[in-house]
Amino acid sequence: MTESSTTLDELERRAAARRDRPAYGHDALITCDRLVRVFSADGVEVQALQGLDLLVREGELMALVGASGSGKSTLMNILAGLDTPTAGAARVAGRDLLTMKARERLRYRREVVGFVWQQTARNLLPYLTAAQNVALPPRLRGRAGRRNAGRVEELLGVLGVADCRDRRPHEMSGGQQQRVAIAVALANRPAVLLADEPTGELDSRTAEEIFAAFRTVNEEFGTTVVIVTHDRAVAGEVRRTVAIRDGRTSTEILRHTRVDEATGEESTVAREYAMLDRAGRLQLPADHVDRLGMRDRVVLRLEPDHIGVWPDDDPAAREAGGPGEPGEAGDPGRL
Ligand SMILES: Nc1ncnc2c1ncn2[C@@H]1O[C@H](COP(=O)(O)OP(=O)(O)OP(=O)(O)O)[C@@H](O)[C@H]1O
Repeated sequence: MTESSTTLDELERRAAARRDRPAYGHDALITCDRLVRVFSADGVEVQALQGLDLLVREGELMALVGASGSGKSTLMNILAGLDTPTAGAARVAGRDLLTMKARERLRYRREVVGFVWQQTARNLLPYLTAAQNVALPPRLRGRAGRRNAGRVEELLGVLGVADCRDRRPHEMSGGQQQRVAIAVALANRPAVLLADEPTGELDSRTAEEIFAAFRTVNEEFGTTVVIVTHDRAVAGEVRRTVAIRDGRTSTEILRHTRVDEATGEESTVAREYAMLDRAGRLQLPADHVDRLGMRDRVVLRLEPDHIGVWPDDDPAAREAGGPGEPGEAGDPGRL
């Protein structure tokens, strides 16, 4: 009797603690929770996103990387409000991307997010000048006038393309076009700026300049910036790089600046993390798995401050004080 009531009390306490815990991503600007996108083409189903989790906080400048076909563009199209997920949850600046109606979706695309695409030609209207391109989004929103004109000049100035104000896209270089495209994307003061391979058509020096422009925008206006890139140099410049693999976030690299106390010299320190989803699933980096020849199943052992992972039946690991007997600390149910 006493034992069962204790158990009930304990269960009630745990349930209450779970209820009081803040919801996943409650303080994030972008929350993707087990996001799924399935495409059907010619009777074949492609799972482009397979339960992707991602949190982005306000004011971040971060990069998304991943092999071709890993799902980066699918994710960006969803965040841009151009596509809807099949399942899961996605919220940006308080908007629910699954339940938005057509009219809300249009407002979302005009006011909450700005985007810059890889193809320079897709970002700008060819028959308008740079200034007219930047002035267009506020006009479509019903905001014209002197304040708007001031914003156009400010944006072109901050992005270093004030001298292009009266030129049409074909009269500008690829780098200038992308900088004007960033100005267009920011014209309505969006909370989030999304860029899908924005430096893909540019040489590496120009790519660096474009990346510097994103950094300026992030610092000057506090805009949250998410950049999909293949460019290692760009990915190495941001504090946070999230890798997508097979439609899920797999690893994350965080960088911080360390100052040497003796010399005062600054250096960047990078640390790689694997993502642990809310069900406790962990995706091991492919190169780690390959190097140790791991497949099908692995042996786990819980230590006071870490969890050891060994290839199945690795005798060397056992000799070195590796995994214990199944059901001991190696029981996954206890992890
Ligand atoms: N409209 C679509 N219809 C059918 N399949 C699609 C569609 N869009 C994407 N896919 C498939 O979904 C998967 C993810 O594609 P996605 O374009 O998101 O990858 P990616 O990481 O952006 O690749 P890349 O770096 O080459 O642009 C791929 O297998 C792709 O073929």
